[in-house]
Amino acid sequence: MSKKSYAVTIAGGGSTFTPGIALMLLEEHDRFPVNKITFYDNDAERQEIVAKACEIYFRENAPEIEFNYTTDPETAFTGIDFVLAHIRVGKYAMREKDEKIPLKYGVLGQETCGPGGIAYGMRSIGGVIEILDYMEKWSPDAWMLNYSNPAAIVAEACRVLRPNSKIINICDMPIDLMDKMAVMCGIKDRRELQYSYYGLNHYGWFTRIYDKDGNDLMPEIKKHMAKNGYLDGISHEPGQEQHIDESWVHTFGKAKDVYALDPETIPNTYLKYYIFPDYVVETSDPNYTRANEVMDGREKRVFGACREVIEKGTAEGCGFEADAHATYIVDLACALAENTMERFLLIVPNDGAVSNFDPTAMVEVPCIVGKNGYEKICQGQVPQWQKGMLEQQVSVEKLVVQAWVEHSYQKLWQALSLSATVPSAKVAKLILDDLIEANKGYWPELH
Ligand SMILES: NC(=O)c1ccc[n+]([C@@H]2O[C@H](COP(=O)([O-])OP(=O)(O)OC[C@H]3O[C@@H](n4cnc5c(N)ncnc54)[C@H](O)[C@@H]3O)[C@@H](O)[C@H]2O)c1
Ligand SMILES: O=P(O)(O)OC[C@H]1O[C@H](O[C@H]2[C@H](O)[C@@H](O)[C@@H](O)O[C@@H]2CO)[C@H](O)[C@@H](O)[C@@H]1O
Ligand SMILES: [Mn+2]
Repeated sequence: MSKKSYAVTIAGGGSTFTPGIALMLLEEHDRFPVNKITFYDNDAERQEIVAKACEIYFRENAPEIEFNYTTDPETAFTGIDFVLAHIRVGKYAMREKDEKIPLKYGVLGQETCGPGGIAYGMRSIGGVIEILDYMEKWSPDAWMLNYSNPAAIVAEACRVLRPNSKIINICDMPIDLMDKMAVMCGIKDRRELQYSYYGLNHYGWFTRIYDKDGNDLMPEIKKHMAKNGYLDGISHEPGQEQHIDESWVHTFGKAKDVYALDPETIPNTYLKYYIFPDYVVETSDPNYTRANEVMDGREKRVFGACREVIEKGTAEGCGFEADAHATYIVDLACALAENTMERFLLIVPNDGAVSNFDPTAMVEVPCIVGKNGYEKICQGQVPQWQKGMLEQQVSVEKLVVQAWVEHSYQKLWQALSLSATVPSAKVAKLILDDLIEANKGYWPELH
């Protein structure tokens, strides 16, 4: 790295992920020097709890970094190099509704998949575009690294509405899965894996995995997947434990059944929602969904720790930890800033990267990233089964964006009826009418 240092704004300053990412930025300081960190959120009260605690932590551990937090866009987005965006429009209260409304009609309730993901998409598009516009107005040379969800719909909205903007949409699910595949193969650092992958966000398949010397790791990974899904990849090393919540453990185990449908590829965990929707509904509690688990778990933990730091006036012994797993964000920022030409799995316009698939689809494929942005690595043709699934799901995502742009009830109904998670247009309409009611003030008014 050169001696240059960077000003970073974290959009969604009140997120449960903010302390982990802020501490990760400090830990990675040698690689990615930061001179200024600003938190931005549109909920002053929520952000203040996280920000005041981080302010104390920074004062004690990195006084050389200028730290601010604000709800004023001009202050947040002036003179910066990077925006790291993880907003949740509607927060957990709306996530809970996204998950519970479909379940009333026997349809799965999930943050980013099916009707819940569609509802969340209709809320997120405006929020993410607003932040992108702020960044372009006050820091036109900056890059926005977006991992706000639902990333598939947000990315399609950016392609349609802001095709020339400096935004990169990225997801950490494949990163976590590569961590797990590295554990299965006894490899310490996931970054040594060379991978091929195609799909949409939360909807894709690994096709090749090699180690750094080019040895094929697929036979070893396939053995584990066939027996236990991703469970064999869960690290038991202290500090490396991910997703100890039961629901995630089930998801990692269920990947065994998803894998069985195509033993030539290694699936993304999220495919279970489209391939086994009946199983997901049967194993869901309509009165206590993942949103409740997160509010009772991660949110209480993070906000409890922040309140304790504020009360004590010190962050010593507070248990704040850098999100080691989020280092991929620094890897990506370094690639853009320092032209490292590293490989990342990004959500980008297809344009032939998957040759027998819609060129206008936003696909998740490996890319080489440097100072001038990304260059896609072609993945060739996909088999018939995946092609059929991709065509159905990409149409859902495109229809949601069209519905948002045109304020179209018809298109949103079509989107819901086309989702593999929804059994009929009748059920789609019942869910849609409930979602419209629940999302008043968040969605454009549909007609
Ligand atoms: N893509 C990935 O790999 C990945 C991984 C983890 C989380 N996420 C996403 O990160 C986001 C945050 O997750 P969380 O569980 O910490 O949520 P959270 O509710 O704790 O935090 C989200 C914050 O965003 C703020 N916000 C909402 N709308 C805003 C707007 N228009 N402008 C500015 N701030 C706004 C909220 O006030 C809240 O403080 C979600 O979108 C989640 O899906 C993505
Ligand atoms: O149900 P949640 O809020 O716990 O998680 C939903 C998110 O799940 C994925 O991100 C995981 C990531 O894969 C894991 O390794 C670790 O960092 O936690 C993240 C959050 O739990 C997914 O990629 C996100 O898009 C989801 O929002
Ligand atoms: Mn994701």
